[in-house]
Amino acid sequence: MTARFEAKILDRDACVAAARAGRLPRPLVFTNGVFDILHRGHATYLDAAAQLGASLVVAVNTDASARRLGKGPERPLNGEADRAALLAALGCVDAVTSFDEDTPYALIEALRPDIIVKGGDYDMRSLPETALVESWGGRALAIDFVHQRSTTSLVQRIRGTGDA
Ligand SMILES: Nc1ncnc2c1ncn2[C@@H]1O[C@H](COP(=O)(O)OP(=O)(O)OP(=O)(O)O)[C@@H](O)[C@H]1O
Ligand SMILES: O=P(O)(O)O[C@@H]1O[C@H]([C@H](O)CO)[C@@H](O)[C@H](O)[C@@H]1O
Repeated sequence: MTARFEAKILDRDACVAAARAGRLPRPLVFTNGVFDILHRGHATYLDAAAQLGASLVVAVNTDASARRLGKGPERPLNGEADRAALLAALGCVDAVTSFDEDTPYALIEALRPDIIVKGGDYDMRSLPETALVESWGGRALAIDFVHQRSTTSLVQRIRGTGDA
C-alpha cells in the first residue's frame, strides 16, 4: 500500500505544472532546505509558512546538492527520498519537490511563488532569491525561531560531542 502523502511528492516539471494550472492555490508560499533530521523547529516554521498563503511548496536539496553545502562528511544522514516523504507527511505541506543546484534560484524562477520564506537564521536581504521574487511583486520573509533546535545539534548530542 502506498502512503497517501506520497502523492504530494512531485518532480520539478510536475510541480511547476501544478502551480501553473492552479492546483497549488495562490498565494503560493515556497521554502527550501535540507531538512535532514526533521524536528519541532522545522514543523513549527513550516506551519507558520503555510499560514502566509493558500498553499505551501517545500523543495529539498538532492543528496548531491546537500553534500556540497559542507554540513559534514556524513551529511545528509537521511536520503532525499526519505527527507521528502517526512515533509510530505506534514499536514501543512501541500507539495514537496527537489533541486539539484546549489541554490533554489532556478526553481523559484520557474515556479514564481508569491512568497518565499526561510527560518530566522537567514538574512533575506542577502539572498539573490529575494530580488528574484520581488521582481514579479512577491515577498521574501524570514520566520523567527520559536524552538531552538537543529539537525547539527541533534547529531552532536547523539555523538556525545555537544551540549545542545
Ligand atoms: N529551530 C528552527 N526554527 C525555525 N526554523 C528553522 C529551525 N531550524 C531550521 N529552520 C529552518 O528550516 C529550514 C531548513 O533548515 P535546515 O535543514 O538547515 O535545518 P537545521 O536543523 O538548522 O539543519 P542543520 O543543523 O543541518 O543546518 C531553513 O529555512 C531554516 O531556516
Ligand atoms: O537547510 P538549509 O541549509 O537552510 O538550506 C539551504 O538554504 C539555502 C538558502 O535558500 C539560501 O539560498 C540554499 O541555497 C541551499 O541550497 C539550501 O537549501
